[in-house]
Amino acid sequence: MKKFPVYAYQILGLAIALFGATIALRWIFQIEAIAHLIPGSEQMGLNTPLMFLASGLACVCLPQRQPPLQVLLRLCILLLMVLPGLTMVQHLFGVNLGIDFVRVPSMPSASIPYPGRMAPNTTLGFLCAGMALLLLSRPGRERRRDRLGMVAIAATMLIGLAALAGYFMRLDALYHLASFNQMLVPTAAVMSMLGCCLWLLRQHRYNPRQGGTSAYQRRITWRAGVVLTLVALAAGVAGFAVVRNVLEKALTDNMLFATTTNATSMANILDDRLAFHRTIVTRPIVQRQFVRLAANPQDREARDFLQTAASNLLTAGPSGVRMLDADGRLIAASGQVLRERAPLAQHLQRAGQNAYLVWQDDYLLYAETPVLANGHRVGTVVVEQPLPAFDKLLHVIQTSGDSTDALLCSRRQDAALCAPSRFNSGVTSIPAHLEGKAHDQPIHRALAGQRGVISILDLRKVPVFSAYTPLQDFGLGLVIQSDSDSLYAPLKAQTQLLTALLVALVALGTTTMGLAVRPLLERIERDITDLRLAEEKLAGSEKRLRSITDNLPVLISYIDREQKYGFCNRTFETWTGVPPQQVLQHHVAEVLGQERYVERQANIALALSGQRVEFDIATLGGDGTLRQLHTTFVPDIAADGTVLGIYTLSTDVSALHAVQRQLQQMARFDALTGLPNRYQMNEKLVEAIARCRRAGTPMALMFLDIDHFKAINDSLGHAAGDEMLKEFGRRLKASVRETDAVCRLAGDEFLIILEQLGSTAETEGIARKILANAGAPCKIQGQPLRIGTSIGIAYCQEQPLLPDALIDHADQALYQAKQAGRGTFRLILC
Ligand SMILES: Nc1nc2c(ncn2[C@@H]2O[C@H](COP(=O)(O)OP(=O)(O)OP(=O)(O)O)[C@@H](O)[C@H]2O)c(=O)[nH]1
Repeated sequence: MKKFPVYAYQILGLAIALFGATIALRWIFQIEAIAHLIPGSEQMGLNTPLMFLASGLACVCLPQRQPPLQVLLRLCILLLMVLPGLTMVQHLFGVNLGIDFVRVPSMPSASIPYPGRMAPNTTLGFLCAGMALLLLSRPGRERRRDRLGMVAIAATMLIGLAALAGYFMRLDALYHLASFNQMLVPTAAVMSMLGCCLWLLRQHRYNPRQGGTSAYQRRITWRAGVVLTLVALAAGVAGFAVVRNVLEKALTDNMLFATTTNATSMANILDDRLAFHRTIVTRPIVQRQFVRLAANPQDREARDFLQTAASNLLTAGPSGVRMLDADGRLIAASGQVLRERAPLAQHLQRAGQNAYLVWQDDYLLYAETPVLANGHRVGTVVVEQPLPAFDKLLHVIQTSGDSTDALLCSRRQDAALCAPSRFNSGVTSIPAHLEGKAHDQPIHRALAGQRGVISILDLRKVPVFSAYTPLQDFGLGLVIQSDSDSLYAPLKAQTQLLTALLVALVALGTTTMGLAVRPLLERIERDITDLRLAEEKLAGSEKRLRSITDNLPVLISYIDREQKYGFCNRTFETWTGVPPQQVLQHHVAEVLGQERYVERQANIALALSGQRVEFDIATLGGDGTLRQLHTTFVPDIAADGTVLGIYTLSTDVSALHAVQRQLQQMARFDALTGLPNRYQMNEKLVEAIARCRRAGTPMALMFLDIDHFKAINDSLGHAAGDEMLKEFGRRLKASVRETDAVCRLAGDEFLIILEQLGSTAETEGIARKILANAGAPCKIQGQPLRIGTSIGIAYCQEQPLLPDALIDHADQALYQAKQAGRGTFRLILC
């Protein structure tokens, strides 16, 4: 099976792309579960996850050469350059190009003044990543380009890490200077990962793995260190974000509860004091004095009574009392009434009383309560009294935390008018609209009758949590706020400590691991060296073996259990004409053809059953040569007895067979005349006798001897004798039928086996014909000669004799012919 190596940059790239895709899905389909899974992601727009998806995919695709992946890579790089580029233009020139994909409703907040827009440092990070990818995607390696790429990669990583670290070190406050969106914690973590991924990609692209134990140890330690540090940081940040979310919820709930409770208490105090004012004017004795004065303004007794009552009232709490008749003329006065001179008097909406909450260093309640008699207004009692309980409550609220403040405001025209507070010295007017837009301050919500908690920049431009509520129906709004940072401070301190501890542990762990890994690496290196040496040795012996087998005039191959070739030498190609690539791992039938496979099939099966097999086989080679092969199949038997395959060894024995055939020819034929010799004559005679016995037909054996042959030899030489013998043989063959056998027995003696004969007369006729043909004139070495011969015939009518007896009878007949003067024949009936 083909192996696909997996590299760290691919895993990181995929993780980044997956992160981007997940957040994009959350944004598109509003999946709450994902928002909970990745804290902080709910504030992310669509652009950032898209950029992560593009950069992750680009990292994975970059080293791949397939055209579709290269197109995808170019698209991703283009996206990484264009979208962050346009966002940067928006940041720098304060314009809106319509590329901030905002989900409605998505309100600006302290940390995200521009919903949907990537933070400036996020934008810069993606631009650097895009630049690095563009440089890495160029073919070849150029020094300047590589340096520029390294800077871009380092910048990407640093931007992510700086945002992470800055988050802990309260550097995130810097974002507020120019009202920029903050880089969110998950974005910072994944941006750091992207920097790492690009670094690994560069390593893969330009520095393929090499080096000894130290280099590996360094690489492992570094990688483990970086990965574990990132994990520790991410775990710290994620833990912080989770705890922050929980804490934020508890804090906001608590703040809202406290604000509502305090507002109720304040309203109760005001209600209680206003009721006290009403009890003054409802006393019958007081009412009677006002009626008497209405009837007679000069009624001294009534006037004195009311003056005494006004003076006495000061002992019950009020700081100033005024009593007026129906026309508003002063009847009695005691103490001081400051409303007119106070810096702030907030009107309280309460029926029947014209009341104000007056602020003069402390709070005072001013109320004008009408005195009624029989439904007619006969006068007015003005009472102004300090509100120590109210002041104390506000003081308690404002001192409940290092950064806690309480704003108590009323509406005046298009603004909220607030009494001085802990962080606002003097009376403050907060307009409801600023530069044509709604000024979303919590006090406006409270004055609009709403209740809740928001995270926002306060009037000092400090991020705060603000709880707001109306003060019943008094027309006042109460805002209690605390700085976000001071709320998070204990949590941040704990998390920082924990993260520092984690990083220290990681450093310790990676150092220990590096030391522990070294012996292992050394051992592996030793093993690899041994293995390489063994492999080299094996390769050397294989090479030697191959050159031996390739140069042997023998076909050598190996067939495995599946009858597929596992090895073949060069002779295999020479003899079969099939190149090695079409042999190795191919079935025997496929290589040799079905016909030749069938011829060998049984022997292959035998060999695969564990038997050594030897056989001769004729095979037509690829060069058209017919070869006689002597083949040996040797089974390859494993230690457990199973047959793993077959070693085949085929020798070309064509030449040997030719020699054998030649020897056979020489053994059975007479070398001089080419006629069958005595050895073959014996065979033929036995066969002829058998045939005639079966058929019951007569047969004859002629014994011929050239007359005075010795004289030819002696007079003309041995060569002339040889020539005469050859000519005599030819003449004998020409004198009988094709089926009759003519043999040379020895010297000048010849035998003719005649079958399917008729009577003795027919046989004698043949003998005469032979005598005539042999005796016809001929030229031997230019000498005109005649060949005389004598013939002895053994004739068998029915059952022929045995060969030796037959030859014996023919020899006797020859002897008689010689005795009769030669040049004739004699016949003996057997
Ligand atoms: N040139 C030649 N001579 C041969 C060969 N084999 C035998 N001879 C000679 O043939 C002669 C045979 O002679 P014989 O048959 O005994 O005598 P002949 O002279 O033929 O006398 P008759 O047979 O009685 O007529 C001998 O001299 C042999 O040496 C041979 O292969 N070539």
